[in-house]
Amino acid sequence: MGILEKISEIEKEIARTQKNKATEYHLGLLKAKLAKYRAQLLEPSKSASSKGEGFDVMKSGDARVALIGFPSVGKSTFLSLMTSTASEAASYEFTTLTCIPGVIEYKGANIQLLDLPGIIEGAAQGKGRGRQVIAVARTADVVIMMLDATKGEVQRSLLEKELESVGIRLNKHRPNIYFKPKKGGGISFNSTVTLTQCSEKLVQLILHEYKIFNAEVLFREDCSPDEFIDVIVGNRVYMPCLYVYNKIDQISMEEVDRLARKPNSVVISCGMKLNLDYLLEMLWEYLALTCIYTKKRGQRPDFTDAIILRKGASVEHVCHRIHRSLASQFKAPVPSTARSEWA
Ligand SMILES: Nc1nc2c(ncn2[C@@H]2O[C@H](COP(=O)(O)OP(=O)(O)OP(=O)(O)O)[C@@H](O)[C@H]2O)c(=O)[nH]1
Ligand SMILES: [K+]
Ligand SMILES: [Mg+2]
Repeated sequence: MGILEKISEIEKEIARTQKNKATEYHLGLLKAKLAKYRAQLLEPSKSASSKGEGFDVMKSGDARVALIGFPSVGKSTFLSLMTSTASEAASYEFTTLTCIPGVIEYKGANIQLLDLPGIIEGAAQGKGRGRQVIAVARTADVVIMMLDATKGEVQRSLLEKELESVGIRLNKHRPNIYFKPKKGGGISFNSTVTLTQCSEKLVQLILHEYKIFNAEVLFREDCSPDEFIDVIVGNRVYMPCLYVYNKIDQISMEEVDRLARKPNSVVISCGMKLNLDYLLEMLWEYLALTCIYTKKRGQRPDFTDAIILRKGASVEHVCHRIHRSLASQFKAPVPSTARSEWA
């Protein structure tokens, strides 16, 4: 049996297994197996065919935003509207075949916006240019999932599944679980909160599936088996995602209202230039950039020219942005780890 078949077998079994107390170990184990096969599926192709021409765009500016969506939802139209770069837009699918970068200038920051080919179901397994597109998405600070407002929900759940299957976690934080493999001593399991989804036995079963027999595990949060598996597997990316419903000129006011109220969602029309300012405001919030204004002694700060820092930046980062040798000239060492307020 190939890996794809194994994956589909397990998915089917998970789907037909009722979720209850009696099946929780069985389900936990199935999920661990599934995560393992998916990881295998992604490994070999990394070196082989994942690099398409035009996909290795240099990171530039203060942050990177990737446009992910089905074909013809309006990604290229959006890039051409928001940046000075023109990306061909047309009514036929797969107009865009490579990664096209543009720059949004907003509040003194340069935000790199990447237009990408449309992706479809099966993208993670290499359909179309799905793999390359997803590889680029992993490098972004924020993903804009662009959806056609007339067919939004189906597209949204399919794409979420694709991204989920390659370890991208949207609008979720890293599970608060301390996990450390050891050389010996068996598995030590503890939790600081009441656990309703995982137990010591289930954690052990999952760890054994990964051939881990010695480790320290501390749950600081009531996590699910899936979240625990994410921690063991380790290479997950946790990313803010804005769901952008485009083409609202095609749907009723009631429908616009319903979509606009969904969490992490913005409704727009590129065609009629509706709500684009609000989208930018939301994007800025999701990027969570910090602006620092500097001033010369005795003068007013220059509010037109900020030092833009990303989440997790330290005082050392600020010094480097002012001058490369500044940090080394301080008498006391400059903190190189982030202050908690920024992290
Ligand atoms: N009615 C309407 N049409 C739009 C809107 N935005 C884009 N379109 C149209 O949708 C079609 C597809 O737009 P593109 O920008 O090429 O879409 P894309 O997502 O880049 O498509 P691919 O590159 O093929 O994946 C074009 O005919 C656009 O004119 C909108 O807000 N309303
Ligand atoms: K198109
Ligand atoms: Mg396009």
